[in-house]
Amino acid sequence: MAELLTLKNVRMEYNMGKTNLVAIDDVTFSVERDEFVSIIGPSGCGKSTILKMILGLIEPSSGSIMVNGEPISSNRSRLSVVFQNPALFPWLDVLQNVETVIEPIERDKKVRKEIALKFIKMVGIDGFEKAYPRELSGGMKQRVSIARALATSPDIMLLDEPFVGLDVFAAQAIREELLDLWESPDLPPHTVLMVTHNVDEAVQMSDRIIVLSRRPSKVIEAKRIDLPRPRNTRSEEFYKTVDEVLTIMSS
Ligand SMILES: Nc1ncnc2c1ncn2[C@@H]1O[C@H](COP(=O)(O)OP(=O)(O)OP(=O)(O)O)[C@@H](O)[C@H]1O
Repeated sequence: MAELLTLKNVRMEYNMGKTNLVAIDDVTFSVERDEFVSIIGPSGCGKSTILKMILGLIEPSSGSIMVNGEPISSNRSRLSVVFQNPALFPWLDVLQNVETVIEPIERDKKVRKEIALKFIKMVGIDGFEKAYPRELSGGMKQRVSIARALATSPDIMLLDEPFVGLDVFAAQAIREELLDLWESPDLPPHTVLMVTHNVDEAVQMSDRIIVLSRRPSKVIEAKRIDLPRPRNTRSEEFYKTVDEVLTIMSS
């Protein structure tokens, strides 16, 4: 498989006035095309900082971030992101929330609507096109933000703790639906990078898990998860793999 996203010797120091806080010491890893990769590590180790650097919200102090072998600064339009708190426009209904993100890439209004409706259906909220965010449950809002992220057919979908704040049933349902989409060869997302605190979630979803150390963080291990899919989260092998990841995290 070809490397799609590569972080090489990335370091991030936040300027705190007279001192600098080294959030990330030296992080190197890559995500291959069609892979599902998770980043896991203790609170404050710099997981969100890594996503912010990939998104271009902050610049690394040193090191490089490449997409398709080119600096990511020339290539960010092919990324989309789902945050923990669905950042929907409260004054737009569900359909308009999804259409808005397609506007820069599709000029034809009718086609835009078709694409938006397709992804709204795909994430299971058809029938709510005219609803406003305030009329939706937390899980439904997160589905809208996933539809929005998918509608641009990104090369890489970034997920920043997307299931935190949802009840366990909604979280599990959306996890499984997202995995179904990811496993469908003709539909986005094809390549996913997810930040999570949840080891079970990382083992259920990922091809590889990048385990980070405490701040200032380094990669302790990039662990491949070879369990067959769909993964039985109650099997002995699953529990064993979760234990292995926990052991790496505490090393
Ligand atoms: N804008 C900022 N200025 C200064 N320090 C920051 C800034 N953003 C983050 N930090 C610090 O950098 C470190 C890494 O933060 P980050 O949010 O990336 O960690 P995280 O692993 O995502 O944390 P959590 O798991 O708790 O969400 C923390 O010590 C945090 O306080």
